[in-house]
Amino acid sequence: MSTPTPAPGTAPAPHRPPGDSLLQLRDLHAGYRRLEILHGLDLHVARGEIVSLIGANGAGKTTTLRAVAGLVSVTGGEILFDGAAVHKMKPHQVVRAGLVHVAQDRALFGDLQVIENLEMGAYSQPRSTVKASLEEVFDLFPILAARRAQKAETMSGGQQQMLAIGRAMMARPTCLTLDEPSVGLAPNLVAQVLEAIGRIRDSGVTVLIVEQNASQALAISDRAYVIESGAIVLEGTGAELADDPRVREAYLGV
Ligand SMILES: Nc1ncnc2c1ncn2[C@@H]1O[C@H](COP(=O)(O)OP(=O)(O)OP(=O)(O)O)[C@@H](O)[C@H]1O
Repeated sequence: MSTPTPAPGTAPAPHRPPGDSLLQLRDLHAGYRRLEILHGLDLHVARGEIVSLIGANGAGKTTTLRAVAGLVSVTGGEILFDGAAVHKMKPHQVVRAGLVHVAQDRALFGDLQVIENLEMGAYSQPRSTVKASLEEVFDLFPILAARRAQKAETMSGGQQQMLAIGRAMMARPTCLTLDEPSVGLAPNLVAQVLEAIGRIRDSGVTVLIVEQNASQALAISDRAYVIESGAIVLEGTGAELADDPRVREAYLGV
């Protein structure tokens, strides 16, 4: 792996030491049955950071997030979350540990109302927290309050993405992982969703995000990684990677 050299005259933003890490993937090997997709992947996310993972189609971004969520079998290495061995947990145990995943397909209950979808997100939480969590989610996405009685399947793509993120927030995560939250959204909605992710981080939730929209993801990220063929090949701050010629050519279309 290499780290980009800062442009002359610019001081690199300080990298946080791995000791600060909330989430650590160490020498991770994972995949589907006998097909290994991740070949010794290393990354870490410090408490309070937004970290992006960018890479070409098929590089292993979704597989990485699915491994963190306990949805893909890990055949080597480890995933540590706040010191706990996530790679040994079942998906519901990962959620209870505070690590909540928003899948690319959003996996909403289409024929249930917005409010019912949100309440289902709180299944791991005591009833007493639900009202306060709902208020926080409605504060983050006011449209969900206005549409609370609407069926999820009748919402626009952007509203459904907000609902998927809102439902994940109902589980009161310490760390949120998001798989391509901007996919299929109009540019103004992409900006709204990414801005909300910034506010989620500001509220104290750590974020690991996979994004096809690399330039906007890098703009809100504290740090980022580039994945190629199941391994990390580049890391840096969001600004460093946005300036790196290899990233600009391969992922930013510059
Ligand atoms: N359920 C599965 N069974 C077998 N192979 C899979 C499965 N899901 C993904 N793969 C393969 O794993 C590799 C990595 O896929 P992954 O979805 O992690 O990539 P990605 O970087 O997220 O790409 P994309 O942006 O296209 O989703 C690809 O070669 C893909 O075909």
